[in-house]
Amino acid sequence: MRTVVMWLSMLVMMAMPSLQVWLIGWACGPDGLGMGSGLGVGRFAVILAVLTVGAVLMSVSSSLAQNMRDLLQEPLMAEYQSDLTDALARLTPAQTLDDEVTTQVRAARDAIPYNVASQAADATSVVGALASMVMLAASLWHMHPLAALMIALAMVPELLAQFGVEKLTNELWPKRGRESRRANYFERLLDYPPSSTEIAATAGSFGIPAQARVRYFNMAGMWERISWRTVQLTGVSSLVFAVLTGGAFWLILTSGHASVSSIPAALVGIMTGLSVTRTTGEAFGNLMASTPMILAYERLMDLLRANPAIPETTGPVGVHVEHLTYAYPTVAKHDDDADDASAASVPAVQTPALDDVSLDVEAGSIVALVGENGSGKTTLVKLIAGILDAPDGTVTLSSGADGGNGRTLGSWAERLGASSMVFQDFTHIEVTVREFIDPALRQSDDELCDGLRRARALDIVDGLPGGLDTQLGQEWGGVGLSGGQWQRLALARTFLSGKPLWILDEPTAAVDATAEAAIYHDLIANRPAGTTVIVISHRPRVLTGMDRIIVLDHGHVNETGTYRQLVDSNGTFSRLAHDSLE
Ligand SMILES: Nc1ncnc2c1ncn2[C@@H]1O[C@H](COP(=O)(O)OP(=O)(O)OP(=O)(O)O)[C@@H](O)[C@H]1O
Repeated sequence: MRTVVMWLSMLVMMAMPSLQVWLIGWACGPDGLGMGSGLGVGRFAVILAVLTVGAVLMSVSSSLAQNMRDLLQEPLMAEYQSDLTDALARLTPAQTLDDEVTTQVRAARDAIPYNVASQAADATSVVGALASMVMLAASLWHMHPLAALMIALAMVPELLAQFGVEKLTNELWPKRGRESRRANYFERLLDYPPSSTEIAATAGSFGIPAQARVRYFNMAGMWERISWRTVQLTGVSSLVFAVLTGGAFWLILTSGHASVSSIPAALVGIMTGLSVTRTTGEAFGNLMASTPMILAYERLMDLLRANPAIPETTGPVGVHVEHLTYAYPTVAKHDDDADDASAASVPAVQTPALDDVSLDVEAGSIVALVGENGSGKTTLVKLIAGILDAPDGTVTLSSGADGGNGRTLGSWAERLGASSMVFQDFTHIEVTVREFIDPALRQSDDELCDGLRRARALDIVDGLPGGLDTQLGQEWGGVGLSGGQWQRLALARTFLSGKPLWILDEPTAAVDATAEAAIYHDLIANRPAGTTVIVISHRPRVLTGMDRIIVLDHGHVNETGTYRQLVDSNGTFSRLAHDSLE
């Protein structure tokens, strides 16, 4: 229905200029109005009626077309945004860390409201305006073919001008997007707790106002450039437009072929026709300049659709790491960040976070990774879990009913499918408890309670107003949790994952000592049979029951052994254990 109304409105707008030429020409008759006669007054009334009805129809159909366009565009935009969100939920970990993909994702997001969803409506406006001008030119043809041609061409400068403006707008859009995101980041820091509280409680403001000011004025500068370009181009296009239409009038007036009646007809038709086409300049510019963005959107969607499904692995898995070396990629520097001191200070070459690391973790065992800050522990477990991929060296998991000597799982997707990780700086994703601990929503309430009990989080959830269905996070009207309570929920998520390899990066850093001891006791003595656990910890006292401890130092394996062996060897671990007791 909306589409039909839009098309009908467009049709009225499209046909109106030539219709007016014809109707007024007909009403005037071949000899003009002949105002002295009764017939002349009648004709004058018809002309007035044509003009009035024409003006009303034009204004109604133009606003109807715009409204219908909006009504069609909004659901279309919602559809595109939903599709994109759905596709983004399937990003691979590597893609989330890839600067190029991130840029593509942002471009696709920006493209939706401004380009993708309005493409059909813009195309319709442009085709309608072109048809309108062709029909107008046809209706003026018998008066003066060259004049008709000039009228048809009069819209071209306006279209080119708008194309020029949109081209610049689209060039500046990604840069503006970056500035806007940076400004939004600062705004969020100041608008929402806990960052706003932390900033309010700190003596300084972290230089945020000055940084935000730079972003706001950079954005204003970009708009200034666009506005200037608009003024210049529309100035030139208006001049050419005036010359073409003025010339056309002159030709019609002086040709001697036009009858007295056809001159007002031409005048009215031309004015109406040009008011139709002038509004389509923006649509044309948008259409032309948005095409690359739409292609970029489609390319991103194709890329995401081609992502492999993550295979599920059950049964025990062992871990084999051989000669693994890993250096984080250098951060791409954007041209427009040249004034940004932080971007300029990124080193050109990164020192490897891991250097020729080899180790084995037996299926079903529990192993701890220990080492100073920056020694490479998190990098190593991310490589094992398939979150990072290593170009140098190999990381494989071996799975099989015999406890780890069957199938080899070498690809990142296979490793990801076999493991569940508690991140050191996990995100407080503000959804319901159920969604947070069971993202795939596959488990029964009893199973969820079992996982919560293991993570010493059942009491917390029992005390919440809506139990498992309580909304987390005060920003959305939910409950606020302490850091340790959040961490226990994150731990429960891994316990409920059903994966054979649990990777826990400082999983109890915020948990109180009693709950920590209970969690480690459960991990060592009561974890599901065959589950392999790799845990990172800075607290040697919780590691006494580990099957093995691996000590990393500056990206190298420094020591391995049981707690007792390492303490007795008087090496790095012995020193760490000693320092932690003091
Ligand atoms: N995202 C990153 N981009 C670039 N370099 C990184 C990144 N993450 C870590 N690094 C670098 O890699 C090295 C190892 O970091 P990693 O996080 O693996 O150490 P860690 O042993 O887990 O430290 P911590 O005990 O502080 O958690 C560090 O020197 C760090 O600077």
